[in-house]
Amino acid sequence: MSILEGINSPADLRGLSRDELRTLAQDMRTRLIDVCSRTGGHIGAGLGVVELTIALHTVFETPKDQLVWDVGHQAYPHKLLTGRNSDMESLRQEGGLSGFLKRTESEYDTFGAGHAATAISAALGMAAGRDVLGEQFKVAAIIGDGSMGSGLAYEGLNNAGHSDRDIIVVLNDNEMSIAPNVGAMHKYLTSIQRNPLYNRLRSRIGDIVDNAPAPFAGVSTLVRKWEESVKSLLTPGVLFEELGFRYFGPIDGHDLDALLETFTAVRAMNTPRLVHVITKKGKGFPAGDHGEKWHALPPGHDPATGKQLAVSTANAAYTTVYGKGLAELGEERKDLAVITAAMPTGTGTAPFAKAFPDRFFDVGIAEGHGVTFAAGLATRGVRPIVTIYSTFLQRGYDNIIHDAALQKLPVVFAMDRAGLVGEDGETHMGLYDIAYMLTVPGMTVTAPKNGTEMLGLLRAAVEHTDGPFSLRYPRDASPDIPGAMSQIAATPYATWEVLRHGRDIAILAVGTMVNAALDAADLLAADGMDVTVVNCRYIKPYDEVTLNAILASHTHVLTVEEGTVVNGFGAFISTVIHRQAPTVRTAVHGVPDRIIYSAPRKKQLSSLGLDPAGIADRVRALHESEALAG
Ligand SMILES: Cc1ncc(C[n+]2csc(CCOP(=O)(O)OP(=O)(O)O)c2C)c(N)n1
Ligand SMILES: CC(=O)[C@@H](O)[C@H](O)COP(=O)(O)O
Ligand SMILES: [Mg+2]
Repeated sequence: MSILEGINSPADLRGLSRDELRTLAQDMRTRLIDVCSRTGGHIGAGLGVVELTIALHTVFETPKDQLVWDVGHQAYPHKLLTGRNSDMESLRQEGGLSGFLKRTESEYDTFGAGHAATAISAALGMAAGRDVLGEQFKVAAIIGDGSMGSGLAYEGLNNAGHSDRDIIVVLNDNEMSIAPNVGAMHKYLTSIQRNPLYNRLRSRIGDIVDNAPAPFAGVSTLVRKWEESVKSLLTPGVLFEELGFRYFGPIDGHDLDALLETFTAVRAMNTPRLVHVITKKGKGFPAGDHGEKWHALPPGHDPATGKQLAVSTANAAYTTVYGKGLAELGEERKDLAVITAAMPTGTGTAPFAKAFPDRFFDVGIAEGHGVTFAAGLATRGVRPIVTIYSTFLQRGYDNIIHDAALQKLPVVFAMDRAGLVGEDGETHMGLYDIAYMLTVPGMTVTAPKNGTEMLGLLRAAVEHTDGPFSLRYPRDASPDIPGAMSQIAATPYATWEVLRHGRDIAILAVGTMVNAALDAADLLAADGMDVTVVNCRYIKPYDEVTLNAILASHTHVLTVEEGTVVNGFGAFISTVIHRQAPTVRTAVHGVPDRIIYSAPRKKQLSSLGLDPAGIADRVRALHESEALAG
């Protein structure tokens, strides 16, 4: 039996020798590499924090002490040590372990996560809660260097440092976000790593002060003052110190002895403190420790190469089509700029970045800032295209309204991963953007039926000068193979497209649901129902002429969208229909108002009835309800 197999909870760690802990680290890496080769997932971040996780769970009295992991993508080692080793094959599978953190999954998951930079705020809330109730335990937030570039992290640090509470922040610095990290904070942290002089000096001073014999104890205040001034001269960690944290580090995050000793000392203190740990993302991955490539891997990959074993026959992903079209558009128009928030590869914007580095801005994990920055660019006549996943753009919502829309600035929002995202689960669902964009005054809201139309809408977006314009597309392959951007015309503004002319019943479909609705119409034709299908690519403003024609010639309308039904396209357009044609019966089909968990995207679509069979069923139900009522 391996040491890992003998660990049922962190309590089992606390009786192990240092050598046994080191062997455990090897066991954990072997297990993670093996299991993730089948399940896929965020392997790189976890491999980098194996020793850190062992040290934290050994020193801290978990689960009473609260460890708050940021994002949660690095928490696979934490899952291995907290009673979930035998369930790891179910990682990211339907009904299985989450790829992130969930309070319902384990008492050791103290705070749900998935989005970056929440840990410090949550940990401070827990520390304050503890103090309000007069309880005794320790709270430690573990946050990466990429997430530390986020504004939310500073709000938490600012509040925590001022509070003087017993709280620990562990900064896991691997010099990587998903891509290599960016920004001034990154430079600052790197400079700390490269300045060991201060750290040696400071620990010497600390030793002298702490061990001063009784008659000299009075000098300690003086020495501490001197320590402060030396520190401010020498320590790059002074930023954290000035924010009210005692800074410890940098510490080699793969040196178990150093970690255990530091955390033991730090745990015993009771004011805000920050431990800066240096780790290597992807450490021990057989194909080499390439941080970015191994950030996340698909299920069924070969650990020797990191490559997916099954060869995909699908068309190019929307992301790839978008990225290629964007770079081509950048060639045509020198006034375009692209903004992304730490995800140049994920958003497909890397080709644009390579071709036009001066017009590409990776702002780090700072979506709100990215939106306002883009609005600033727009005031100067630059046409900004903010390319961010639907779920992460939620972070920039106030900025969309306050900084772009109210000033009628022509900022383009390209929202990737709109709709159901599959295995990342509930934290990453892009289900809310239609609803949130519809409420923004002056916002053009669109969704294409395929890759070619996405590029047509992108062209329309950059040609639109009257306010912001949004475009959503899914985590999926494009149904078609688009040609060059130069051959693709702008999709005419505020127009719909009637793709199939039927009688009585019309399906008003949005984005990914257009092709599904056409297939549903084929199924219904077999039942003798002749259904109209409309591609409602402009959600707002909608095509009044086409809508009026549909209302004049149909008795039933079903709306279909891959987004929440609450305040989405269906809710919006059925209000118009009720006003204009009260006798037309309408039904709204989309994602119900509940949390949607991890499963393959295809399965999510079918289980929600957002596939041809499900849409056909909804049409039949709408028709039958009329028959019953009649
Ligand atoms: C608000 C938000 N934006 C973007 C992401 C996507 N994302 C997940 S992990 C990650 C990088 C995080 O870097 P870091 O905190 O340094 O952790 P590491 O992966 O290096 O361990 C990003 C950008 C996210 N989860 N949340
Ligand atoms: C942890 C995180 O938030 C990202 O890594 C996210 O999982 C990426 O999603 P995609 O795999 O859809 O790019
Ligand atoms: Mg990092």
